[in-house]
Amino acid sequence: MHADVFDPVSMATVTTAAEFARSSIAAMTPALPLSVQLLLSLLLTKSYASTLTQCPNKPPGRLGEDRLRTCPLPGDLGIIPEHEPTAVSWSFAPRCMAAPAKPDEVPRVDCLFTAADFRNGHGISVVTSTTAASNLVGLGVFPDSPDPAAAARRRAAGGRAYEVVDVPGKGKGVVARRKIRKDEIFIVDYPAVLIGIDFLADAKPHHRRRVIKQAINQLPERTRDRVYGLSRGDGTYEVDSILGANSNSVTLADGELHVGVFPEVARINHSCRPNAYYRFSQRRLAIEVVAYVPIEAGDEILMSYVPLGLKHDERRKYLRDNWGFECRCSLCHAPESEISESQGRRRQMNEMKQTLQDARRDGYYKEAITIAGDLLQFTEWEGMPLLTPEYHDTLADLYLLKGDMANATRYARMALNGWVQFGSVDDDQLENSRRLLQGLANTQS
Ligand SMILES: C[S@@+](CC[C@H](N)C(=O)[O-])C[C@H]1O[C@@H](n2cnc3c(N)ncnc32)[C@H](O)[C@@H]1O
Repeated sequence: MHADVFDPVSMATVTTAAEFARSSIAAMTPALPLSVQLLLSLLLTKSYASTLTQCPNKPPGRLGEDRLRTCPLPGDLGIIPEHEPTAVSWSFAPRCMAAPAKPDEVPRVDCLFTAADFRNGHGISVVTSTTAASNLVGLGVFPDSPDPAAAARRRAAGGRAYEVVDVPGKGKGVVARRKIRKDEIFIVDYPAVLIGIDFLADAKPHHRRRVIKQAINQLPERTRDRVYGLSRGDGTYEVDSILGANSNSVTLADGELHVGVFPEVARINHSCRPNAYYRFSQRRLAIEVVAYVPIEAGDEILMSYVPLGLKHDERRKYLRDNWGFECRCSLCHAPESEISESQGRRRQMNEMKQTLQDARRDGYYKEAITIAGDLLQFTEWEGMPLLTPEYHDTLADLYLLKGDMANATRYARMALNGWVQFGSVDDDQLENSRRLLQGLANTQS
């Protein structure tokens, strides 16, 4: 379902998974299934062995683009010794296959890894390249690192915040059991399956389905049942219809796009006027759902599956085309006058964005600043706080061009705070804001 798209943040990501399910079905190229024995014999060849040192245990943080396409199997079949704190013991022998490669390239090798004890028995199956798996192991995402304060925080907040219930016209949904404070993180969920986009794009459909089914079947019983119990989207094939309706795409620390099924988050329905958003922690491999308005007991928790800023008709078409459902959210069913008011505002926003770009290009910075300020106001009216860091960035850029360093710094700082709040800690916007602030500090020192 969702993707960490959200431009940088998260909601637009919502889209990719449904799209991926469709596009991956259409765009599969032949995969070369490979037995573990054959894979291991490949790994032991001299030319491959010479690359070993560059693969696993990447340092924390952003990983370079220069990484190799293949790595030895991480974990107990690989080179990470058992005593390493990051070591992981897979519950089943990894099932591996090589993707098609150009003649002079080492093929990427994708494997299915299952760790049944992940997060205190939640379990996880990952289908990804040995490189990505090695990075995950190296980052230490598998061992449990329970947050000792979490239970106390939950108790102080009034106990479990939500429950899954039947929602008329939408199947199941998530409803608040108590008041949830603005900015409260009230759901933390982990992927049951996590699948590399490259595997989805390269594997033959029947092979892809078989591997994903095995990935689900290897999960601990409770998690497996929850995955099979999720709602189904279009599609003849069970795993396609589960993934198509319930996955979030997330970018791992090495920049690789993956699709994950987070069984709890997958129960959250869409609204064009959401009251919650999510962010993905690459280090903890967790989705955190955050309230961005106060939510009352009994309110449904809703996130947006569509890219932000689309107009009424576009949103409905988007959900129909990519998700296969007619949206029943409050904004889509609001009185005609409210819809056209909102539509008018969004149309005006698009026109203002164009005018802003033109003004910036032609050097009318003062005018561009006024328009960016108005756009900020619109994001508030339309309940789209996720867009605010973007306009803070724009304002920082415009003030910089105008030579007003104090205001440039002020807005760059606000943008950075926004990216930290709404985005995942490693996304590009965050880095850009950080660099801009650093650059501004350097010019002023
Ligand atoms: C990720 S699931 C959400 C949970 C789902 N309702 C369930 O029963 O598990 C996505 C599916 O929920 C339904 N859904 C979500 N938001 C909706 C909305 N605004 N209007 C109608 N159906 C919606 C659609 O069937 C969609 O394919």
